[in-house]
Amino acid sequence: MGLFEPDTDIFRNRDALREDYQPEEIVGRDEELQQYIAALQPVINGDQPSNIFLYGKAGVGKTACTRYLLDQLKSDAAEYDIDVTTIRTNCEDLSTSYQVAIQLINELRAPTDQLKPTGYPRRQVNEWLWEELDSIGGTIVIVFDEVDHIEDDSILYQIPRARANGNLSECKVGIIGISNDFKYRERLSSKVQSSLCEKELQFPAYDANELRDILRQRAEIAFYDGVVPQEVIAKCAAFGAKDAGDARQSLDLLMEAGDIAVEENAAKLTEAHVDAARTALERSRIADGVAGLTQHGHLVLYALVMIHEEGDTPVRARTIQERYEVVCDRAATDALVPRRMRDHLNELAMLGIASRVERNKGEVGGRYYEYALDTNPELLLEALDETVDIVGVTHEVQRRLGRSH
Ligand SMILES: Nc1ncnc2c1ncn2[C@@H]1O[C@H](COP(=O)(O)OP(=O)(O)OP(=O)(O)O)[C@@H](O)[C@H]1O
Repeated sequence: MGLFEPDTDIFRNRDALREDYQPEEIVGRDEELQQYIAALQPVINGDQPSNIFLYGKAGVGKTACTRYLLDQLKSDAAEYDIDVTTIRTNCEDLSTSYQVAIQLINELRAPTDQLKPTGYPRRQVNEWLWEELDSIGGTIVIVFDEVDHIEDDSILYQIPRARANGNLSECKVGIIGISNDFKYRERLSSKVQSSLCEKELQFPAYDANELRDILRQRAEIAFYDGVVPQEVIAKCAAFGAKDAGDARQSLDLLMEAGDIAVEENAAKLTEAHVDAARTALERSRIADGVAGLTQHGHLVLYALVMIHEEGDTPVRARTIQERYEVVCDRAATDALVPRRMRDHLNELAMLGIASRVERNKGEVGGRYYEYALDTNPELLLEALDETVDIVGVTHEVQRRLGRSH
């Protein structure tokens, strides 16, 4: 027997749980899909597409619904002899309109005719973009995923207005901007706001029922019949709804639970597998988060963990600063000034390791923030083990470490 052999009693098609899998049917988004279809309606009427701004938190189906609807739109349009082309661009690595234009041109051009990332006059790049779009003709829908990464956003009004300005004659272009940054809309210049946000769609977080439908649908493809009991689906959905209403997280949890069942040679998934999967995913999320912090990030976090173990959170930044200075002393390093220390606290809050709550000190007292841990302290101490070794432990931390061994 070889070293590797298939062990497929659990998974029929594990890839169906992966991020890049496009479901054939979208479940639990009926209302949002109706609004989206209405916003795309001009295309099928042969008119200039509306520009659409779609926002919602991570994993709420923005990309999946967009791909699904644009595929449907293309096949339905073909029946009415309407020529629709869709272009999808992820703006994660693009911060200027210039870079966006170059990327679009390169997506439309042959591999042998690509532009370099820099070195052309801006006007020329725009000219080339109009030429490429006109040479496609018909109706073109351009999707800008993670559109909030574009800082100089002039392209977001130049494209929608290109036809009116006489730059395009052979095609009608509409854009769809997708973002999970709720504040992005407010940052847009009024020019961009009025063109990009012609139609606005908001996707809310999924509740447990919707996640259950999504997971059930995907489990039928990913697992063999009878391998995933209802209570396992319900548990993954309940965790997902409690965390962030993020379908991706729930699908990851189900996949990890399946992997654990495979490792254990189990005949089917159990709720215990889901619990173990949750801990494993949280452990790796925390390890990744902590590994990405600087030394001072570790020291600030350790100070907060200590205060948490003493039962004194939520806590103000100035109290954390005092503890952090002690911790720095033990680590033989100079403490940062309070303002810099607070940057680290805010980073922890952004990563979801800590939470930050705004408080009001009466009518005249002004506002301040309180911080608390938002993550399993045992897993944090595990990820911080080097810092713990250098700084040493308090009674309370010792008690926690004793309990986890
Ligand atoms: N309503 C749904 N029906 C079926 N699968 C879904 C649905 N919503 C999300 N999914 C699945 O969940 C995962 C995450 O969804 P998607 O990538 O669309 O989220 P998103 O809102 O675009 O997130 P991000 O902002 O992080 O890109 C994908 O695997 C997707 O197929």
